[in-house]
Amino acid sequence: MPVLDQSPVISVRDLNVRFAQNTLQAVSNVSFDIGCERVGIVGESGSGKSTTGRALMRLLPPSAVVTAERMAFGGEALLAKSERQMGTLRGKDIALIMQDPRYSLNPLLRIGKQVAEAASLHLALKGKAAYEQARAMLERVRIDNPERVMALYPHQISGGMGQRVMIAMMLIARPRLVIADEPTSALDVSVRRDVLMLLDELVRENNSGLLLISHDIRMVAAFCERILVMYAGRVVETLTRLEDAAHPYTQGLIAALPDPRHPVRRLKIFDRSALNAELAQ
Ligand SMILES: Nc1ncnc2c1ncn2[C@@H]1O[C@H](COP(=O)(O)OP(=O)(O)OP(=O)(O)O)[C@@H](O)[C@H]1O
Repeated sequence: MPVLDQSPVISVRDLNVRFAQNTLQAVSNVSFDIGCERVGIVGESGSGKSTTGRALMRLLPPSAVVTAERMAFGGEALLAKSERQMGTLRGKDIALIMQDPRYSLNPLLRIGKQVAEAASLHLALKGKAAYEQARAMLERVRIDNPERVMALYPHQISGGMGQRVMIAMMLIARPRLVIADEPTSALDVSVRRDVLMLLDELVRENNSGLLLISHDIRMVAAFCERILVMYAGRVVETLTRLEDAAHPYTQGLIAALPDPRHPVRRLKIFDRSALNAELAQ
């Protein structure tokens, strides 16, 4: 029987990020491992979710001081890598899908050229082979008539299709880790679930790890095996099911989201002073 590789794709211990201009630390002692599984980070705006994701890709501005006892990708220390080495890892081994495809796609290049460029860059394919790989990948993300879409510019396609194109570009090299930072929050509600299901399907097919960053704890719970709940830069709770949420902040996040099954007129506001007092201890 083949021995499955159980080692984590990424292993993080005591990640700390401080921006020089801020008094409060953006990320404090965050630790987690991600294997071939889906892990979510949830929390309110400013809790440190995106900073954590960008720290993994070493994409933070120079004003950010990043330290970690360990931040290893496939066993290799990310903080010890040169910018050139990181440039090779980004896109090929670790992919980042961001919120709005309108800002991630190059407005001046046709869709086909952009996806084919990803194939050339990461798979060393040229000319017709790169174009054919791009066409196949667009078909894989269920874009009808990919040849027609390849001839279009980003402004000529919908947000949902734009995000499918981004997923095609980002997953063409079968990266081992995909970081998706609010990948559907700029999209129409009607297409959000389809886009997430597609991302989930491709990540499983490739045996990649997924770090899904979102403020929507219910959406994350529907797709992820584990959820890290962040508040003020710290992971306050790690969950496998929403039902197990014990921390008042997590319960507040759940209560603060409208639940289509039980519409309520007023959403709860949680007691921030009690939480801050608890964290200060
Ligand atoms: N480039 C930056 N320069 C200075 N401070 C920053 C920078 N990026 C983030 N921060 C600060 O770091 C903290 C965490 O921000 P971060 O963007 O990681 O939160 P978030 O949970 O992803 O929020 P959101 O859901 O709004 O994206 C915040 O206090 C924020 O102001």
